[in-house]
Formats: sequence, structure tokens, C-alpha cells
Amino acid sequence: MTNYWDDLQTIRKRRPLIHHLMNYVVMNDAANVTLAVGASPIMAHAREEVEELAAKADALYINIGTLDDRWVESFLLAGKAASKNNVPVLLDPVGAGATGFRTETVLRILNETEVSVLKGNGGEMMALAGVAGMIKGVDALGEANLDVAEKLAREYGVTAVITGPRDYVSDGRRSAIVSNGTPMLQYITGSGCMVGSVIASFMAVNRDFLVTSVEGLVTFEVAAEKAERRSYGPASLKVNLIDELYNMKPGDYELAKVEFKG
Ligand SMILES: Nc1ncnc2c1ncn2[C@@H]1O[C@H](COP(=O)(O)OP(=O)(O)OP(=O)(O)O)[C@@H](O)[C@H]1O
Ligand SMILES: Cc1ncsc1CCO
Ligand SMILES: [Mg+2]
Repeated sequence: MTNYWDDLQTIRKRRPLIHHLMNYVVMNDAANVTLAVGASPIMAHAREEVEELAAKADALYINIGTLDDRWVESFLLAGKAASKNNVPVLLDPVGAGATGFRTETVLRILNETEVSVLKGNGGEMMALAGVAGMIKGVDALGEANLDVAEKLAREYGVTAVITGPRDYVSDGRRSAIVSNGTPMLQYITGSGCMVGSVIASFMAVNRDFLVTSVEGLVTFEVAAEKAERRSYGPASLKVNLIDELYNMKPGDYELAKVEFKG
């Protein structure tokens, strides 16, 4: 089902365009991560150009991290243009549940555009599933589970990806749990945002979104495990992680820890 290496090779060969509406905090890192896996990032959020870009991109990644009124207008314009042109959309609901504005914005995007993958941490995704109080700012206060992923997948017609110590993925029919990664990722701002760029790169070359979600998670997290062995702390982990993504080899996928269900 998953063919990590073939899909990674396809990314490197085709260099798909990944249009990001990415928060200011992580914009540069997400662009570098996208390049390291072999795809081509553009970070653009002006309402004057997002429709044109999203319509021609190979995948659209909407991350609401540093939203305001103008960004929200752009999220909806970009999302609608992508939906109309059959461009797959990944939505990261950064801080959903922390404020009403964030939760409402996520619900508007889910209702008004065709989101293929909804990826957030345990706190954000539990908030969207109706469990309040599990988010502090952008950080999760607890782990979710596969039931939450299945519920979100069915309710919103998406592939739901919940990141954390273990990642829970469901398209409402099939599910998977990914157990790779390292706790040190919690100390790099935007590790969740960055794994979104990797998943979006796989979405650009394979339309089975349960598979591409697992491929993106495993690729990012195996690279993080390898990077951690050479890192003194979070700052060097981030640099080494980009290097390890760039240097992925077929044998690295033997480290994948994935349990598929259904
Ligand atoms: N304790 C852990 N052990 C292993 N991997 C982890 C752990 N915590 C997080 N990760 C991994 O780190 C990445 C980011 O997940 P996390 O849930 O921390 O994202 P996030 O809270 O959205 O991050 P950010 O808001 O900084 O972008 C994922 O690949 C996840 O699997
Ligand atoms: C820290 C932070 N604040 C808004 S977006 C962001 C990046 C991690 O989600
Ligand atoms: Mg996040």
C-alpha cells in the first residue's frame, strides 16, 4: 500500500509546486523542508494572487498560524480556487480551540472549500471534535486517539491526521498509527507545520491521502530520529533534520513504525 521510496522519487523527479499560506513563524523552515524532500515551495498569501497560484499548484497548504482578517480572506480564496481545479488541500488548524476566531476560521474553511487532509496536534483536533480545554496557545495539553481521528474524518469528509507522541490517521474507513519521531521535536517551533509541508509534497504525487499522510509522517519522523543522534539540542536538530530529509535513502524506511487498521 505505502511505497515510500517510489513516491519520494516521484517528488524529486517532478518537483511539484506546493503553494503555502504559511504562518510568519515557520515560513522559512517550511520552505527549506519542502525543498529538502525535492518539491518546490512558494509562500504567498496576498489576496491579489492566491487564486491564480492555487489553481496552478500541485498541492495547497493552508496553515492558519498567524491569521488575521486579510489572511482569512486569502485562505478562502485560495481554498476555493484549489477545490475548483482539483488541487489537493491540506489544512493545519493551528491553535483551534485556543480562540473562537481560530475555531470559526477552521470551520469556515472546512465548510466552504474541499479540504483533503486536516492535520493538527491532539489539542487542536480534540477541540474540533468537541472536546474543549486540551490546547494552550498552539501547544497540545494531551494526546488524542484513533476514535477522534475517525470521528473527524467522517464529520468533515477529510483524512484526519493527529500528531503527537503517536500520530493517529484516518480517512473514516481505513486508519493507521505512526510511532516514529522523537520527543525533542516538541522543542522546535513549527515541527507540526513542517511535517505538513512533507505530507503536502506527497499529496502532490499520490491521491490516496491516507497513504500520503503516512508517507509524509514517516519520512519526516525517520529523518528526525536520524538527525537527533547528531544533535546537541533543538537548534541543531532542526538543521540536521533538513539535511537528513535531503539525504533520505531507501533503507531508511526500514525504520518505519506503522500499524495499519482496516
Ligand atoms: N513525544 C513525541 N515523540 C515522538 N514524536 C513526537 C513527539 N511529539 C511530537 N512528535 C512529532 O513531532 C511532529 C510535530 O507534532 P506536534 O504534535 O508536536 O505538532 P504541533 O504541536 O502542531 O507543532 P507546531 O505547532 O510547533 O508546528 C510530528 O511529526 C509528531 O509525530
Ligand atoms: C508559535 C506559533 N504561533 C503562531 S503559529 C506558531 C508556530 C507553531 O505552530
Ligand atoms: Mg501545529
